[in-house]
Amino acid sequence: MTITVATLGFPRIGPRRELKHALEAHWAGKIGEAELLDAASGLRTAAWARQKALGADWLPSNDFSLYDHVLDTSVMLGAIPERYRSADGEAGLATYFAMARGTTGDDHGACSHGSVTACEMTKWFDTNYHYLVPELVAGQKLALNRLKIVDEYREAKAQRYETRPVLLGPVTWLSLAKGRGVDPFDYLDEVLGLYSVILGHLAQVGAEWVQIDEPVLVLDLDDKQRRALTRAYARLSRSGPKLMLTTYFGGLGENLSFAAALPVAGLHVDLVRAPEQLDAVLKAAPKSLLLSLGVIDGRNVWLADLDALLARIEPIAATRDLVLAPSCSLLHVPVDLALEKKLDPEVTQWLAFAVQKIEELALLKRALNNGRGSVAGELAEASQAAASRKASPQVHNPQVRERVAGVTAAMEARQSEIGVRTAAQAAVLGLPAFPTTTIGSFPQTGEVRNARARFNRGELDAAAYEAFLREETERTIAWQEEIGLDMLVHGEFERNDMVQYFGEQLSGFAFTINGWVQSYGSRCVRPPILFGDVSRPKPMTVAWWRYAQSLTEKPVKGMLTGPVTILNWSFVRDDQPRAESCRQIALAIRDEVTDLEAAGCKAIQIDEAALREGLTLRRKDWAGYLDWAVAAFRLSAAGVGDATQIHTHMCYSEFNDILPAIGAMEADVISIETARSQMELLEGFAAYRYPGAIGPGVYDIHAPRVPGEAEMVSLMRLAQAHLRPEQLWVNPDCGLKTRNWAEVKPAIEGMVAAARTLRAG
Ligand SMILES: CN1c2c(nc(N)[nH]c2=O)NC[C@@H]1CNc1ccc(C(=O)N[C@@H](CCC(=O)N[C@@H](CCC(=O)N[C@@H](CCC(=O)O)C(=O)O)C(=O)O)C(=O)O)cc1
Ligand SMILES: N[C@@H](CCS)C(=O)O
Ligand SMILES: [Zn+2]
Repeated sequence: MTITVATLGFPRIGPRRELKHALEAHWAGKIGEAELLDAASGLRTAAWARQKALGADWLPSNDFSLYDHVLDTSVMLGAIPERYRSADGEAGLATYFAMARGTTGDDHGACSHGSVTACEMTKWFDTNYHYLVPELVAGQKLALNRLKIVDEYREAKAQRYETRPVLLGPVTWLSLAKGRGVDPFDYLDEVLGLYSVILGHLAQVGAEWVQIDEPVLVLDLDDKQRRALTRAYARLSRSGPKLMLTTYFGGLGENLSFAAALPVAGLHVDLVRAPEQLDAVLKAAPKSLLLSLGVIDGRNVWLADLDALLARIEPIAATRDLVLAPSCSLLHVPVDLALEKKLDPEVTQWLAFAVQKIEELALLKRALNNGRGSVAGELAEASQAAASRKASPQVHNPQVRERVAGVTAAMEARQSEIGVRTAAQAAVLGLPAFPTTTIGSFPQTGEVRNARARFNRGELDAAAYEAFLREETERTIAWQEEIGLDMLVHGEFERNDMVQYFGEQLSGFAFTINGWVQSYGSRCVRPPILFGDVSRPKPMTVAWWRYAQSLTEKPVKGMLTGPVTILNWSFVRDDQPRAESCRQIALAIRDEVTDLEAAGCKAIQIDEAALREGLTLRRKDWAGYLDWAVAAFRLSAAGVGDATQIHTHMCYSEFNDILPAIGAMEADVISIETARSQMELLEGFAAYRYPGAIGPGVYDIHAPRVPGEAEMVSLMRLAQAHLRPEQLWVNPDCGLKTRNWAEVKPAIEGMVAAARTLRAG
């Protein structure tokens, strides 16, 4: 039987974020289109060469994107909203970036001065990658644009790489689309017509197979989606290349027999998230269907258990051809572990990034084709690494275990109910009606980043770096006081990222130097690696809070990232349940919370930006997740007295489904994203009779646009229609780190003026 190795997609940003640097240079006007496209083409070539050299038989093409693959698909289909049509007269690069970022943005988002807003951006399934939401309006004219997928297939072929182009499936694309006055699925036949043409073109230029991604198949599907899938694949299977129907991020569940019966030539299944589906898949999939087994984790960084995998695959490989692959695209893991020179060698031996994952697949293939004996040395090395991880004292800390075992229900509960707490806090804080605050970060300017980079390179000593950060903090506190904000923040200048900063200070986490993963466009994150039991060796934020508070009489919020968000935005342990890891992090954050309180901090914000996105993809699993996630937040927060005000912040707005869980967090104040949705979200909070205070964001920080005072007043008046005035705070809808001071200053000044107007009645 034939065993082959596939990758479903390789990281696009390059080993050293070459794409980010090229994109940002282009947006800054430092390099032209040609130079940007050259850089992109260099990255593609390097990725093909690398994957081939590592032993991949099926190389992907069109997995590369200058910004986002969902946007690429929208542009390919001509789903370009009218407001972008004039950006370059045709659907070229200027139009593409206008859709991604707005026309004058230095980030993603909308633009001022009569220019266009960017497309909406949201999370790709349960990842920290963001895609641009396709938009469809009534009367939309769809038509094929430049066929990037064909161009990139040919580009590879010209370099003698035979590739399997990656195409986002039509039903997933339509499911992600937002219809304005129209149901996106009304466009199904039109979209299928265009997909048929694309597949025809691919066949013409020689593509034998196409990888067609339909991750919606792992979700709860409705009848419309099922009908659409049936219709789509009946039609597309006649269009030319063989189709590898690719599913990931979960098991097919009740969609399995349906998916296996679609008239496609191959089916890829995720056996990392859903290993239990293998037997059912084998039963459902006729031998004529080429099975692609996603056996190596594309969402995490641990070495695979190769012996166990071989034991599972060997009997199958004796009976049918198989493709071995990562569970999903490698987009979600860093490029190359070999670039990490500063990681603890003990931890390093347990890890695999994209490059190492392809090596693992190649090794599995060799073992299956030539017998385990042919790779005995490598297998022994891998199992030795796994054994070292299991036994390592770095991983297992009995004190942490003991402490977690001792957690009681009382530790997860605030002392008194919200009414009592609110009164106690009012007495201590003495805030006016409609108190104003911000979410935590102020602009991470080039100067701030540069100072940190110089400090990290040893060009700036610790004292000079600290002095620089103190100056930034001092200036920011003085400005906040001057403009009359009521509750101040220190600005988070000392933080590289709201998760990484904590990962770097907690035991049980390792962090990388080059382990970048794309979050959106040119923006990347380095998720910390949670490898062991978590504890907090010493306070992490108290000194910065203390310094900031020493500069002002106004209350300064303590600023922390919550346990669920730290968990969801890290690479986490696969040797214990996520809930267990989360509880350990919660205890570490609880220590920080109580230390802040002991230092005199009267209001502490525990950000849970990722609580909503951490929801499991299937509804049936929501309650289980929310139970432990909310309990972890409560454990982190509830160590304080009634008079200490606990804030939380969530910047993604689809909360209506989970309001009881948000209520159960028992935060005193929650700040949320609402600016773009005209406060609609508050209807849900009102209907649920949310008892705490709410800061509905009045300034959409995702856009460089500066909102006027009147606009913010009218948003707050809309909020007043839903909530009691004494429940309302006035704040932006997220941190200001990606903005610049020229936007932030007038926007926040306007916000303070808006609060004054509201107080005047
Ligand atoms: C709120 N969001 C976050 C998410 N996930 C996180 N982990 N963090 C978040 O804040 N998810 C959802 C949203 C939106 N997502 C993002 C993701 C990323 C950014 C962002 O701004 N990323 C920065 C990198 C941040 C960082 O780690 N900075 C470091 C390193 C800076 C750097 O690149 N230095 C250069 C040298 C610079 C110089 O010499 O001048 C280098 O090392 O080469 C730091 O500040 O120290 C990005 O630029 O991509 C925002 C929202
Ligand atoms: N405190 C963080 C939250 C972002 S979600 C910030 O202000 O950047
Ligand atoms: Zn936020």
